[in-house]
Amino acid sequence: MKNILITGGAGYIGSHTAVELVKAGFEPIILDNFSNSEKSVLDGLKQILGRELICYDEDCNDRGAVAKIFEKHQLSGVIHFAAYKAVGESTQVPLNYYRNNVDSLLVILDCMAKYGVKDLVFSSSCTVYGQPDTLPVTENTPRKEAESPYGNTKKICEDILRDYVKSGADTRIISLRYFNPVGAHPTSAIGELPLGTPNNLVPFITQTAAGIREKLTVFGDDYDTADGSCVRDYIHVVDLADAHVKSLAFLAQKAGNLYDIFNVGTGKGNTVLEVINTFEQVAGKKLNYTIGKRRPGDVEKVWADTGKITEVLGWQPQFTLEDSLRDSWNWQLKLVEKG
Ligand SMILES: O=c1ccn([C@@H]2O[C@H](COP(=O)(O)OP(=O)(O)O[C@H]3O[C@H](CO)[C@H](O)[C@H](O)[C@H]3O)[C@@H](O)[C@H]2O)c(=O)[nH]1
Repeated sequence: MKNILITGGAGYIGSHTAVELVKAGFEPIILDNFSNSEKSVLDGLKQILGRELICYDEDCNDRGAVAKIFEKHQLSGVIHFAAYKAVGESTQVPLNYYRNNVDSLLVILDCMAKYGVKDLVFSSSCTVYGQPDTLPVTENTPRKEAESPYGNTKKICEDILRDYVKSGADTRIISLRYFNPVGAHPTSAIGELPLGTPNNLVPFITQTAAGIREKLTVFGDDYDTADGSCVRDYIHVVDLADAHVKSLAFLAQKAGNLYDIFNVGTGKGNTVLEVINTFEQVAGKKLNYTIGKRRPGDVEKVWADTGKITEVLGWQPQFTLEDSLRDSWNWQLKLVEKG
């Protein structure tokens, strides 16, 4: 059994990836400090998998604790999700973001070198593209100056990985640039658990439809897009999880040293109003929303060119926007039911 350490494995994308890893014959070992995730996620995983996974309640910045896990388990790879991710908060407490997101990567790289673990998949983001000059964005589209400290940590971590591999380090690394992750596990046993008021569109939509929020504000309808609202590429979290499994499988067949980058999106852009309309159809109810002002820092439109990941990793999305919104809605209903 190939043991894979998943830092942030109790989080939204991490927990879905744990499931897909087991399905593909890997053994995930979760490391999470539960600063932005809940222990109940482990029950959801048990419900889907029919057994418990090994989980360490530790901080990824705690070198000693991380080293002990590497010492105890023979790992064949690492997926490093653990990071702070709130764009707005990162502008208030930038040092927390730099310390947490950058230091934890260095801890992981040092432990990998010390214990001879060679394969790493790193969570990057389409935020590194900012507002691209041409669409769709390929992996060669130039990165822009980061709009936030959060975005800058992703750029810096990508640079660290590139420079480390360039130095000749005996490691193989893939950065996955996620577009907008949405949806939940089709069983509704795991899904997104936003802390407080959600910043992201889909949890805000489902909480509004469930009566937890009074109404959704669409941030701007005067952009240069089909209906004036912003365009994003919304990718189902299970498809995104599968991209990590395919990345690890790819790295496992390679020898020597390697660094590569892949976009993970559907290749299709949808406006905010299209997402709302699709949600209304799948949920069979009207959503209370108004049009408001633009949100500072928002890019107008971005979607992925997915040619490279399809060609090299053989990955393709299996879920539609309807599937994503249906799964997000079912998950929200389950949360309401549980209270
Ligand atoms: O209440 C809301 C929330 C969002 N939106 C709109 O919905 C779209 C998607 O917004 P999200 O906040 O869900 O996602 P973003 O594309 O802004 O954020 C993504 O990109 C960010 C960087 O720009 C970070 O990487 C972040 O983690 C990632 O989810 C945007 O056009 C936004 O303006 C609304 O209209 N109303």
